[in-house]
Amino acid sequence: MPKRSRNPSSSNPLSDARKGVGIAQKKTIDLWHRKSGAGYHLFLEYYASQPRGVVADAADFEGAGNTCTTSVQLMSSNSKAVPPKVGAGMSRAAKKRQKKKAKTSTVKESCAEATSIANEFVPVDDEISNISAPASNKDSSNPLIQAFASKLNHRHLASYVTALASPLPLTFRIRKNESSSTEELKETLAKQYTHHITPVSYDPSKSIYQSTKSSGLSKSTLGTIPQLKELIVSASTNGSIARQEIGSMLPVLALKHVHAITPGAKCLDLCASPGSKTLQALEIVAQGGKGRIIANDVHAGRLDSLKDAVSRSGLPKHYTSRVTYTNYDASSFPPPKSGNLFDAIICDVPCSGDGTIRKDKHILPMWTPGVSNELHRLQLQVLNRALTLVKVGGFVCYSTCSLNPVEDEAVVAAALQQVVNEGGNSRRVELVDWPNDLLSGFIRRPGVVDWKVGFYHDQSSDIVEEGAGDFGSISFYANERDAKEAGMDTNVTLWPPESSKIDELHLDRCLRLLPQDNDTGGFFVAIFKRLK
Ligand SMILES: C[S@@+](CC[C@H](N)C(=O)[O-])C[C@H]1O[C@@H](n2cnc3c(N)ncnc32)[C@H](O)[C@@H]1O
Repeated sequence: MPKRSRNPSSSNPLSDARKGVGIAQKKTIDLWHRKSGAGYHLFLEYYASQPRGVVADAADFEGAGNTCTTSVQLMSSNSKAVPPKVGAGMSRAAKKRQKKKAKTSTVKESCAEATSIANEFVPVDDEISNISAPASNKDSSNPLIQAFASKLNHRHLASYVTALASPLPLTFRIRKNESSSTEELKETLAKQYTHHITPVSYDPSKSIYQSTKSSGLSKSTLGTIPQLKELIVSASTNGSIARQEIGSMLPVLALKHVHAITPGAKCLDLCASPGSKTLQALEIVAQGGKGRIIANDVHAGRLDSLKDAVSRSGLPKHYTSRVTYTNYDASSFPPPKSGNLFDAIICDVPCSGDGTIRKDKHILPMWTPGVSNELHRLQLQVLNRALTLVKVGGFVCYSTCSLNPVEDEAVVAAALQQVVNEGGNSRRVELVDWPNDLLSGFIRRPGVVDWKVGFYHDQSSDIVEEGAGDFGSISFYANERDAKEAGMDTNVTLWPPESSKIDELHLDRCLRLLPQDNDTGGFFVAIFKRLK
């Protein structure tokens, strides 16, 4: 197995490492990552190191504290990274020595103490225990559960991991449009399938449906009830329902609630394919035969799928004709020729997708924090562009299907600060609270003001040689200077805002949708209003 050189200036060591090597070696690295299960371990290590509020709340930390002993390691005194467990390029003997040293410097704490200091310390994951998978999750063959079972000091992630390891319930929304008769469908569902699928309790319009916990019905098991499957497929084809995840519905619901998406409005969907939000917004703006949606995507092929989705939606022609398709890089989307800016902009940026892992099995095996660190730049550019294209008094909804703060609050905070720092006072924007009377009873978490920024030390070639259970490690750096000094390719906006800025940013107005709260995927939403 030939060794490949590591590029220390890489922000995504895994992908950058692939750039510098031949095809055969790329394949080997990919294969190693997929087969080794490294992604699962790195994902757990990364999220377990995050402060409360990111994916686990105070009760989760306390719950873990009551039942276990954990080990934590203090970050080095100059706030640099926790040293990687095994150094790349070291001899085996040196690696063993380093491991031993790391163990002796590990501070053992009772979980109660560890709970109170968990936000200040970074767990070290080389203490393997015999802890078992969460009792409520029966699928012990799930690789995430298997990885979690080996992590004594990650117990505060138990409810998060349990939710992620179970299939995503089936969800859809009943469409409102002039031509489809949905009352009959609602009646059939209520009469024949109420044990399988019901309207969610927090939606007063009773148009959002989710399969019941007791049925365990998901996309992959729908075929076990052939008549229900047929009903759902035909309702999707004739435009009566839209298969969409609950998290994905939030941006348009919010923009509608603040009266930015209304019949006749002019909307821009900057990153639109495959089109769930375009279609959801279209159902509102096209009412009355007016209104327009510009549906944009940088990938021509994906734009074609979006066109297909719109034409297959079952929506009437006088709705679908209200969509205009464009093919720009959203970060340089041109201003409208008319000079009239947009009433509402949906900014559902490309993301690492780690909120979608309940349905997408391809994300976790390849997971590294570098993917989020790298996407952050583009996400910020796209959001900044959206904030210049919305009219004064209009709204932008920024969203991702990732719970990584680097892709969420870090982008939001940077955009807010850049607008303030622009000089000339040309624009003013603020974050808007999620409206209290929208989906009341739906559990939502506030945005966080603190998080850790991690970088992956890829050691796959060493690991392939050793052939056993070590997956490289994540180093956390307290600030950009330290990360730069350590050779990371980085960017100052990845880090949490200075404490003096926290009050003015109102990051708590963002919405984090944790999978364990409403049995959904993970999702993040921030609503901006342009004031000037
Ligand atoms: C999260 S998906 C959007 C999902 C979509 N909003 C929906 O609800 O169905 C992100 C989309 O952004 C597109 N994209 C990636 N980079 C882009 C860029 N620079 N400009 C515009 N679109 C981009 C991708 O092709 C992808 O279709």
